[in-house]
Amino acid sequence: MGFPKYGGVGGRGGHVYVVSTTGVSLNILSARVKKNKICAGVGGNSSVKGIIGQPGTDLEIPVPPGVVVYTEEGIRLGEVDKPGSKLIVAKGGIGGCPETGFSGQKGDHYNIVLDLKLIADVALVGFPNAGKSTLLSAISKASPKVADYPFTTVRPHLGTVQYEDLRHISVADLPGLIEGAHVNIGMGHKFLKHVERTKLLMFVVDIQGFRLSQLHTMRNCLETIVLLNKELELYKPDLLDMPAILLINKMDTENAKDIYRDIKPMLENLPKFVSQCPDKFKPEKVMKFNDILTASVALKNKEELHTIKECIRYQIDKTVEKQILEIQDDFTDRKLIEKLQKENRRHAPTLL
Ligand SMILES: Nc1nc2c(ncn2[C@@H]2O[C@H](COP(=O)(O)OP(=O)(O)OP(=O)(O)O)[C@@H](O)[C@H]2O)c(=O)[nH]1
Repeated sequence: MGFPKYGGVGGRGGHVYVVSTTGVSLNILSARVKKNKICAGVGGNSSVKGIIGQPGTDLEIPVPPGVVVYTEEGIRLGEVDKPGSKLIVAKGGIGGCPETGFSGQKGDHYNIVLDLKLIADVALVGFPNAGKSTLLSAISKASPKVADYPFTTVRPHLGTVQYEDLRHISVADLPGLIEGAHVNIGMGHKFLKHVERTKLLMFVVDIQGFRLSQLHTMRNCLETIVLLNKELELYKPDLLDMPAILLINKMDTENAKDIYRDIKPMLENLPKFVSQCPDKFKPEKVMKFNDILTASVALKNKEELHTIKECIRYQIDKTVEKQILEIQDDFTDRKLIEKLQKENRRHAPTLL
């Protein structure tokens, strides 16, 4: 409340922030935030002793890095990525003042939805049972569940690959995608949001192909690659421009080497293979793989795992370097354009 006699102004209500905090998970948060309603502090009244009232205490909600905040109506309020970054989600009301008849105003109040997108360098994408979890546990200390049935992985798992020079690269094992994921078959597309923030996609496919059940059509290895391509495209066509590598797994299984020999020419010219596929399979755009590897990740062969790790590192380093160069280029371009404009040079391009 303001103090009318002296034209005093009450303190504003506290703001509510969402703060990206390492070591916090959404589970920890929901255990901590027992109440459905959380409020920042109330602003202090204006009084003879203090004409300007004290502002209410701000409230910070610690959330894991990578959270996107929406209102219940789906309006995006923003996101917090880097640890320590803060987003104001509800502003405290202004304190009582002459304009409000000296009564304090209510602050923002609404329900918020916290949507966590994992931030990993690499995302393992594949059909169920291809060996994604086995690969993650072989190259990192993560221990995702591995079993001989589809959809063992029901939520994403994160692991960190450590290199001898102490470089760390994070890898996310995502639940298996299947044909028709875009119409919510299987786990649907809901985990693909995690792919959006990664730097590298690693397709993991079984050399023997995949069949969900006796009721489903058997898809061979090449078909699974094309179908994965299609599912990504149906989710978000931009994903197909991401750097990607392909790992053909289970090379220890029967006839694997013969199958690989037969499909190799088509793997090296995927657009041609895609052009011969039935229309319902055909993606508009064919994924380009920067590298194609073969392995039997379950055998944990040191050399094979070393090659996989090195390939991941090379691709990530290349992507990071490219991003740095793009930022530098953009910076130099802007500096140059600004300089030319300052000098009133003719034909100086305009900044967008
Ligand atoms: N023979 C052979 N089997 C493998 C290999 N890699 C994985 N497997 C087996 O394949 C099965 C599925 O492996 P997972 O790692 O759980 O497969 P996933 O892709 O994570 O499966 P989802 O969790 O359903 O998405 C398990 O029984 C593994 O032991 C391999 O290189 N060779």
